[in-house]
Amino acid sequence: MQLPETQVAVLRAADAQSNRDVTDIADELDEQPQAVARAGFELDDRGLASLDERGEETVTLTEEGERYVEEGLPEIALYEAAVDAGAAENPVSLGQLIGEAGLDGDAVDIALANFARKGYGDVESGDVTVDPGADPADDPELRALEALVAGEDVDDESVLDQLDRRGLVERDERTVRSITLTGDGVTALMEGVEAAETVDRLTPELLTSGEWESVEFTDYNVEAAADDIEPGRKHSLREMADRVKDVLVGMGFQEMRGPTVDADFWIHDCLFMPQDHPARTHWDRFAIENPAKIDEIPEDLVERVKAAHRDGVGEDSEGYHSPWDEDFARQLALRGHTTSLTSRHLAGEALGDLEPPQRFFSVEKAYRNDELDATHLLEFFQIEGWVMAEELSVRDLMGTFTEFYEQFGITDLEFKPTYNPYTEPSFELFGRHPETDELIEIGNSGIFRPEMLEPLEVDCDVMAWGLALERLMMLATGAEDIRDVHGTLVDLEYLRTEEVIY
Ligand SMILES: N[C@@H](Cc1ccccc1)C(=O)O
Repeated sequence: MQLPETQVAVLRAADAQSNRDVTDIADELDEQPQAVARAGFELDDRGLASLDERGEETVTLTEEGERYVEEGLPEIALYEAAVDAGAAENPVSLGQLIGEAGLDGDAVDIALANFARKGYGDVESGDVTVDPGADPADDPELRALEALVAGEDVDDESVLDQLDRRGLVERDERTVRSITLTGDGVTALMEGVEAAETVDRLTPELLTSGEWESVEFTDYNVEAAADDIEPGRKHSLREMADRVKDVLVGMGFQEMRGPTVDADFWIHDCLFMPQDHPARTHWDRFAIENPAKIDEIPEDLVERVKAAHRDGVGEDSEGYHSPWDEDFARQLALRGHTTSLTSRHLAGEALGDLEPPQRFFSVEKAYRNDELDATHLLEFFQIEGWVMAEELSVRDLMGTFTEFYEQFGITDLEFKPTYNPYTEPSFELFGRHPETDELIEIGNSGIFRPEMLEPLEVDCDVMAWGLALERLMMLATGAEDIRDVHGTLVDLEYLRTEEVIY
């Protein structure tokens, strides 16, 4: 009889008298367990072997479980401290025992809950009495933990359940497959089996040579168990960024590029942000030490920006009337917003002078020394954008946002007037979170002031915005904590399975 090579090897390795685990056979043959299992299924189909599957439970200790094996269970520490303090005769104050038992933080609650559950004694209005008949030395939970560490089995289901509930063990089901030779298999081996040349995949070579017509293909078993494969994929946030770019390109925008580390001049001064603005202190920005300063900034632009900061522009405008320091403007930092790209483009520094109409965007990272919470990280993706035209109004701004957010199914935007040194009027943008129903801030926007545009020599209207990609993602997907999506606490399962919905 001719069989594919792996099946022959598995048939020879299998035994008629006893079940052999697939993993043992795989070790012996130096094969992948999946390949042996597949051969086993095929031999089973041919009636030459039988493949059996059984569920097997594995129990492993969690970190907390391991710690208790070393340090003892908190409730036993409490019991022992109580016995030492004479709580078998008279109640002893809980406060005193907690110190003596060396318990703190969560361990106190854990000790109390389990002390009471196990009947080690009573806790009433802050006083502890112990049951002298209790026997913590023989605690079944501790003994089970110790047995597991020693690699022994624990059969007591109720103890395992309890340990599981306490989060001290983790229980996993896995499928164990084993193979036994059948009578037909033994006969086949006695009559002789040899390896047939079979082909398990169609290759370009087989096709071009025409050999595919004569070779024998292995059967493909779609039911055979195989390992889960988790191929690399784009981060969900990156996918969202791509989607935003597509939408903006569809709306007629071009993409801006520019430096992540930039001079304060481009990040702040060109935006008519006073040099003593809070965002410019070391509390808020990530300064660069080496190099600490930018070399090149256009001197004539510096002069115009400086004049605007000091005295304003035109008749109705006031400057800050405070000193303006070029050295301060030259300092480098991680950009706190991507509006630095906008100022570089409007100034003609990026692409030369631009004539209206123009539409530009970027979806790039910005960095702020914020406090970390559900909606803030130290870095985030900003969806920067601006439109240059002869005449623009707030309606144009609102209409653009309505059109943009509609593409993500977000239709209930709210606008709130706000203040930016570089825009007037200015609006914060809010959207409603689909899960929590809370209004969350999703962006900031406005129409650039003459104090910003004149020094950059732009003499038409420009409306602009900075929107947070992460917030858009939260609204579009219902994610409630940005840290589940991005950063060191990220939920890998979410990233592996999250679908980006177009
Ligand atoms: N730079 C602003 C966003 C913005 C850009 C352009 C105009 C108005 C606002 C921010 O980071 O919040």
